Parts: sequence; structure tokens; C-alpha cells
Amino acid sequence: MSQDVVVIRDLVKTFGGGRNLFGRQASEVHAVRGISLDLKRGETLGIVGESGSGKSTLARMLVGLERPTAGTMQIDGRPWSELAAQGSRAFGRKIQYVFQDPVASLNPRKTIGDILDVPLRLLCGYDRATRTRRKRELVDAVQMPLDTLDRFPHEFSGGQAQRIAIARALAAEARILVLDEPVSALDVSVQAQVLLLLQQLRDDLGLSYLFISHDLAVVESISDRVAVMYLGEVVETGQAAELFAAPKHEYTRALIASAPRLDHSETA
Ligand SMILES: Nc1ncnc2c1ncn2[C@@H]1O[C@H](COP(=O)(O)OP(=O)(O)OP(=O)(O)O)[C@@H](O)[C@H]1O
Repeated sequence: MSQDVVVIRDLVKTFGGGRNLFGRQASEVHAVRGISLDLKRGETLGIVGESGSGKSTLARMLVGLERPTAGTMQIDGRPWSELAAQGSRAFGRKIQYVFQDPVASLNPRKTIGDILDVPLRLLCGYDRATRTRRKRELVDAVQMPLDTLDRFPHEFSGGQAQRIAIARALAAEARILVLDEPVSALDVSVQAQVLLLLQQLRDDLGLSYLFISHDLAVVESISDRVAVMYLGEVVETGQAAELFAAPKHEYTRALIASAPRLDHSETA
């Protein structure tokens, strides 16, 4: 069996380009311009690039929220087109999306128990007893107390809410997580705790992560490999430590030079 859980080939996404109200050709936005990438089982692939480089568009296509203009993707051994033909739930069992703003991503009117119930019921079809057991396991897996299940999203800090969002992403036993700026909204000390939890979960459950961030220090700390995106293209990929220590592409060098928190200078 292939070690690659995500295979992306020549992926393109173009927005717009149709005729406008006056019959004129509207301008096209080339958000993703022919990307090829692989994500291996158990690996964290960091995706970096400035705002507008196409990171979120890539992520949204992977999880089935956006349809590619051209190219192919395979998710956990299944062609993207096959999952798309089955509807959005087919993606949910294979690949899950964790958003930047954890509190906003949780329904404020539902308890955490009810929020976790949704994927267990709709994606897995579990009976009530199994759902109850799984919900306990899930809050435990993200190191939250059991009474979390009876509380509402607003009762939690940003870091706790992100743990809950991660628990929800794990509910349907998808083994691939697309993490889109998952710690960017959190204080630095909380970021470190959530990153540690993500690493533990990855190792314990054999997860694979596509980890998107504009924060190079965060990406370097968690990623095995890194892909650098610029204007819709991947301009450089490499092992995280090597790529940050000796960037090959001009854009990667500029990105590192403009990042205040990443210090690769020699200490005397
Ligand atoms: N639905 C859409 N319709 C039209 N253009 C879009 C749409 N979504 C994204 N774009 C454009 O595609 C390009 C890539 O955007 P994308 O959000 O993927 O970049 P990003 O690297 O994730 O940036 P950010 O870090 O700001 O989210 C941008 O020029 C953006 O304006």
C-alpha cells in the first residue's frame, strides 16, 4: 500500500473569468496554478506563503469545499472525484478541516456533547451508546475534563476551544487533518500546548497533517517537510530544518528574511 495519503497532481483553481453583466470578459484569479504535492502517512507537511498565495484555496479543494478547475487529487487511496460524486460526507470520513478561529467554528447554541454528536451520528451512524462512549474518549484524547461535554463553547478559552475543534475533527476517525492557521489566534504559550497536543495525537493515532500557516516559526517547529507557496505555485519543498537553514528559492529567502521571530543567525 502506498505511503502517500494525499497525492496532488497539476492542481489548478481559477476563479471568475465568465462574462460580466455587460457581456465583457471578467478577469480571472489564478488562485492555484498547477500544484503537485504528496503527503505521507504520519507526516506533517507545512504549507507557508504570504496572504493570497493560494494556501486556503488548496485546503478547501482537498476537503471538498471547492471544485478544482483542473488536475487530480487522491485522498487516502480514493480519487477526489469519487468522493465528490458521493457527496460531502464521503470527505468527512477521510479528511477533516480545522479552522483558525476555534470559537467561531463551534455552534454557540449547542453543548460540546451535541457538537461532537453530529459527526458521530451523521458520518459514522453510531448508535446512542457508542456515541456516548466515543464522546468521552474524544474529550479525553484532547486532554479536556469529562464535564466539557455539558458546557457551551463560550465557556472555553481559545486554546480549549481549539482542543474541542480538534476533537470534533477526530470524531469520524478521519486520519488526515488539514489545519488552516490552527494556532494563529492563540497566545504564544497556548500555541505551544496545542502544537504539543497535535504532535501527540499524530503519533498516537497515526494521523497525517497538512499544516497551513504564515508563521514560519510555528511551521518549522511542527513540520517534517515544508512546501512554500507563491502566487498559486509551490516554489520550493524540502525537509523543514534544511529548507529553513538553507532556502534555495529567492522567495523563500525573502519570506524568511521578513519573519521577525525566526532567527537562524549563529550565536557567538
Ligand atoms: N471564492 C473566491 N472567488 C474569487 N477569488 C478568490 C476566491 N477565493 C480565493 N480567491 C482569490 O484567490 C487567491 C488565493 O487566495 P487564498 O485565500 O487561497 O490565499 P491564502 O494564501 O490562503 O491567503 P490568506 O492567508 O489570506 O488566507 C487570492 O487572490 C484570493 O483573492
